[in-house]
Amino acid sequence: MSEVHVLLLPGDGIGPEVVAAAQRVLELVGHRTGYRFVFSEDLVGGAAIDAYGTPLRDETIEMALRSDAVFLGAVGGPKWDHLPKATRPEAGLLRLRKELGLFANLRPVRVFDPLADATPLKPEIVRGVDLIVVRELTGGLYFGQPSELRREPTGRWAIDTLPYREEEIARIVDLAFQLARARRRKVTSVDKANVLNTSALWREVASEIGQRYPDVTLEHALVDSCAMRLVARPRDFDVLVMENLFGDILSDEAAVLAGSLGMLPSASLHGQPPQRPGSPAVRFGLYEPVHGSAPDIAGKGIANPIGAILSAALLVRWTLGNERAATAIEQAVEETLASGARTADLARPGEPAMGTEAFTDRLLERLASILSA
Ligand SMILES: NC(=O)c1ccc[n+]([C@@H]2O[C@H](COP(=O)([O-])OP(=O)(O)OC[C@H]3O[C@@H](n4cnc5c(N)ncnc54)[C@H](O)[C@@H]3O)[C@@H](O)[C@H]2O)c1
Ligand SMILES: CC(C)[C@H](C(=O)O)[C@@H](O)C(=O)O
Ligand SMILES: [Mg+2]
Repeated sequence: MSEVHVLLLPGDGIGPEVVAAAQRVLELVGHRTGYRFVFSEDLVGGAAIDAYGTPLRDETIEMALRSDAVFLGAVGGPKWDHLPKATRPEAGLLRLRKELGLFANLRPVRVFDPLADATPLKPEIVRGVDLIVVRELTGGLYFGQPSELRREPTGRWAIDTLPYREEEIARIVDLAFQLARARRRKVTSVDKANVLNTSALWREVASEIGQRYPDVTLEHALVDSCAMRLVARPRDFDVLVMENLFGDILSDEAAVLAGSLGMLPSASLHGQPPQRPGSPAVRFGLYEPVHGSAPDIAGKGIANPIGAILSAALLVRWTLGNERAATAIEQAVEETLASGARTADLARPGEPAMGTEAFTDRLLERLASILSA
């Protein structure tokens, strides 16, 4: 039986609650499809600061490199908000993504039919939405130097820098085109080319890459009006590709379409195959829900586990290359929602809501029957 090594990094707040749900899903998939998931676990973010004085230990990076995939919950919370930027929980996550070279962050946004009326938008606007935000993850404003906050007698002063080299743009845009080929063959490249030099370069490079994909339509969109179109006419979009910060913001906006921030999964990938000999994995990846540690609901057992569970589906799709099992997980989510099960973030006022564990139990029953069909 092939072993799949997964490093779990539950992190802070609701992170451990939703990672536990995703782990149960992976275990069931393993039993039914012949993989043996071997889980290791470590602290990251605020939990690692409390235990070790750092949000990410070198040992954790080494553990990640020995694994086929990393599954992360969320990091951060008010307890650590006073810390300087470089030592905060979030800095640990950024370093992990950077050191693992995970430049491609895929954030699929799918509106499950039973939730078409769970959003503040009109059901006819969101029904059928199936898009993917491709976010550049290891460059741009998040990592550009100089980046500094100075408190001087003459006044406070801060700077962040937004750099992109053409290769960094080319590889992420190329990946967006490859994805589009397997989908509805449309790429929207999002930028602010009317103001930013990096965006002018982004647009130039995206057009050049686009010439290699004559079968895919390329559209350039300015980020401000694109943000508006995303909630006004979301079905216009198939694959959207953009720089790091734009992708962070637009993906949370797109969560409104799906009914809750708790719905969205993500996969962070790079170009290399995994290194572990004998592994069934086809590609290393870091998987995490898009949402954060949700301090307002942490510890209550009410977090929506779907973003994490759909991230487990992405692990099965991208790291194991098992499309059938990945689709089975997604179908189990759809059928569980169709049965009327709702966590508190999705329930209408006055409607009963299920806790994280009860919802996951219901979903595992569906998944077991789908996998044995
Ligand atoms: N990948 C990550 O680790 C990650 C991502 C985003 C934010 N954060 C961190 O999380 C902390 C809180 O940030 P925030 O409040 O801006 O964003 P958040 O995503 O944690 O929460 C925003 C809102 O969405 C709700 N929500 C999020 N996930 C949910 C779920 N699974 N089920 C139900 N409701 C859910 C929360 O209750 C909250 O009302 C900050 O420290 C931030 O830096 C971490
Ligand atoms: C926690 C934070 C550093 C992170 C980001 O900005 O990338 C988060 O918002 C995300 O979307 O994964
Ligand atoms: Mg974010």
